[in-house]
Amino acid sequence: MKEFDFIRAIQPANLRQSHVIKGIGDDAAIVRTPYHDSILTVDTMVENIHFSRKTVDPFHIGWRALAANISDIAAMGGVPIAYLVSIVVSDNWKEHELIEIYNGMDELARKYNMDLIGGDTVIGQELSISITVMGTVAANGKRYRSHARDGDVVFVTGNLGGSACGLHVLLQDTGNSLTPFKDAIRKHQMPIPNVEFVERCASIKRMALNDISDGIASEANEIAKASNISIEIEPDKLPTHKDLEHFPSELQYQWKMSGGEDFELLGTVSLHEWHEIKKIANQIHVPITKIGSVHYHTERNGKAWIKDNNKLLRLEPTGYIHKTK
Ligand SMILES: Nc1ncnc2c1ncn2[C@@H]1O[C@H](COP(=O)(O)OP(=O)(O)OP(=O)(O)O)[C@@H](O)[C@H]1O
Ligand SMILES: Cc1ncc(C[n+]2csc(CCOP(=O)(O)O)c2C)c(N)n1
Ligand SMILES: [Mg+2]
Ligand SMILES: [Mg+2]
Ligand SMILES: [Mg+2]
Repeated sequence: MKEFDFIRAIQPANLRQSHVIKGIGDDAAIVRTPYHDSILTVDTMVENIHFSRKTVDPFHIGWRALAANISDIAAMGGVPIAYLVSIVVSDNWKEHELIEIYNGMDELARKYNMDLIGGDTVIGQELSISITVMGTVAANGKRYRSHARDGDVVFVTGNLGGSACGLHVLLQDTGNSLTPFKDAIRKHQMPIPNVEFVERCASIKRMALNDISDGIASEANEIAKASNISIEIEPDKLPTHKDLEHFPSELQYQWKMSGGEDFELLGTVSLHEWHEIKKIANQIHVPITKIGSVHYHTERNGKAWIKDNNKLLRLEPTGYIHKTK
């Protein structure tokens, strides 16, 4: 594979967004977004950390990497417009496999009318794919981690633990049928970010949001810290992915709390607006569950807690943490 032939092979024939003034083919892309604020985010996925040949096909590598970034746009209250892809690839990847990575991205991008507007290609060691997504957000539609307030309902979209369960069965070499876990595997390989839900919530005045990449134990602590409030979670209320029923309850709990990569949204909203967002979620068939509440309590602020009968236990921000030695 030669760099320039590859770029030609992945270059879209036409642009989907009128905002994109200049796409692939010059030193950089140009995007015009009058009237709206832009959102910019980047996340990187690396072979054998975020995916392996055993857990995903090339198509899924592209899908997941773009989904993780679109999920961050949704978690800010925005809609995605365009993306740039920086890829480091070793010379044992075949060109058709690399094209499949781009096909995976394009299939998801098509759902949101997003354009691929540029990137970079380097031949190196392990496959690493870094995607920058640009989106827009309405002035009163921003959903910060710091927007949680005393008395809010804590909610989560969809269900939890599916991605970690899918990853677990894909990594096992038992030779057993994977059919009972096909939904969890799909959740791992092709997560769907919650853009539509966020768009439909445009009329909601205030909402704190965080997307679930590391696991709710981690994301709940991030909201608590940013808003200087206490988040109390009732573990029995956590919505469970159905394929988890095949596993012991301790493992289910661990996957729901700190499995991560479900790319659902964890949020908080006033009780009054909770009734509104429940209606919105129902209209678009997005499951939504109240899992706890927000409190202002000087000793507990900045942290998340587990409500166990009437005791409060610290919910440590467990989850996947990248570390050097
Ligand atoms: N290497 C870096 N340089 C500059 N800013 C960074 C870097 N890494 C993270 N950040 C910033 O830190 C903040 C938190 O990033 P983080 O990656 O934890 O969030 P996230 O993308 O929601 O989570 P995840 O990476 O698990 O999907 C973001 O504002 C991000 O842009
Ligand atoms: C092969 C393989 N092994 C392990 C995992 C699990 N994993 C890797 S990174 C991460 C958290 C999010 O990362 P980040 O914080 O970088 O967004 C998780 C849960 C995987 N997906 N594939
Ligand atoms: Mg990140
Ligand atoms: Mg995030
Ligand atoms: Mg992210």
